[in-house]
Amino acid sequence: MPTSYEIDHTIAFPVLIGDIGGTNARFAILSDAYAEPKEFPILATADFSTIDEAIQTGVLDKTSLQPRSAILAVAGPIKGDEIDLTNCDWVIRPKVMISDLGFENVVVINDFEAQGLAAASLGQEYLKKVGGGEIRPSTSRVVVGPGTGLGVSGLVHARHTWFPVPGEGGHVDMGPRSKRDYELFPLYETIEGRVSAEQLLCGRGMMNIYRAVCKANGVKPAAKTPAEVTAHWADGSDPAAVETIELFVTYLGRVAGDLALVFMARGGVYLAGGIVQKILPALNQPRFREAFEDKAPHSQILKTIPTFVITHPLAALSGLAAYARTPVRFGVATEGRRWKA
Ligand SMILES: Nc1ncnc2c1ncn2[C@@H]1O[C@H](COP(=O)(O)OP(=O)(O)OP(=O)(O)O)[C@@H](O)[C@H]1O
Repeated sequence: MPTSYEIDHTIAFPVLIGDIGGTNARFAILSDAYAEPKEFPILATADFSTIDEAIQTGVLDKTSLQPRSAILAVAGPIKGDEIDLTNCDWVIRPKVMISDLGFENVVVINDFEAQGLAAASLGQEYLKKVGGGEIRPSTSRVVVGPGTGLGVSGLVHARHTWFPVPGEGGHVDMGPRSKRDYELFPLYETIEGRVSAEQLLCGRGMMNIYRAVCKANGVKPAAKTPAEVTAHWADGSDPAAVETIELFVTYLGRVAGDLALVFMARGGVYLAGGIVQKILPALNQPRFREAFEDKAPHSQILKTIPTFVITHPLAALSGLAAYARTPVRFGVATEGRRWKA
């Protein structure tokens, strides 16, 4: 049957899997379909001028295993033979990796697709449930991850297969809802006049909220970084930081609820990335679920949809490992994203 959507069911072992973020690159090798991934120390992308050098020094020089395949998840659009990363200087050149590093196959997918693969395959021990609702098996799921930016992907189940649906859902519009929002929204920094979700829901967005709260309260901002905001929220020392995190989880609930409606994600909404793990107690306050369920006329549906924080420290790698082991379970389109020797 002719198809424009190539799905690959053969990945030769050993497989190098890699999650290439703006700041960190995480690698592991799967020697075969049954082995646990052999993880390597996390590398700072700034420490290596190229990804090839990072793989050679940080992985290949440290093992006798010679990977035949590489599956990499990257933050950025995958087009052509030179893939630029959004938040770092590395350029991925799969053809060069094949000739210089000895791979037979290189597959490059989107980082939130990898988070989607994780949401389809992680065990309950890596999922912390927030609020009510139950997973309805074999129905759509959504992953939302505030990090350096706001990543989103859907996960559709059809024909006994999980299809990750990468997109740019982090850039949807946000609007005011509460009286306080109407005070704060004019103070939020915009992108070309727009308060997109990513303007508020990422590390930079947390600072945007914090500065607006301080301005509205007429106080000088004390915290300089998202880590300081969460630290001052945790010890209760700065009321503006406390309100910032309350607003952050409220906005996250709103966006997560909207995305659940878009995908009718009865399989759950999965919160990914480092920030949500740092603010778990705030997510467990009623605010997050209240905002998530506040979706008239469909609040009753939202109440039945569970939300989870992904607690696996290397979730994207875990998703890539699940895909490498049993590609047939996942409808990862490889057309234009797979290079062969
Ligand atoms: N303790 C903290 N509390 C809140 N935000 C934090 C904290 N530490 C770091 N951040 C923010 O988290 C964001 C990075 O998120 P995350 O750790 O999920 O990385 P990422 O977006 O996956 O990027 P990469 O994969 O490049 O490391 C940055 O904006 C950073 O300022």
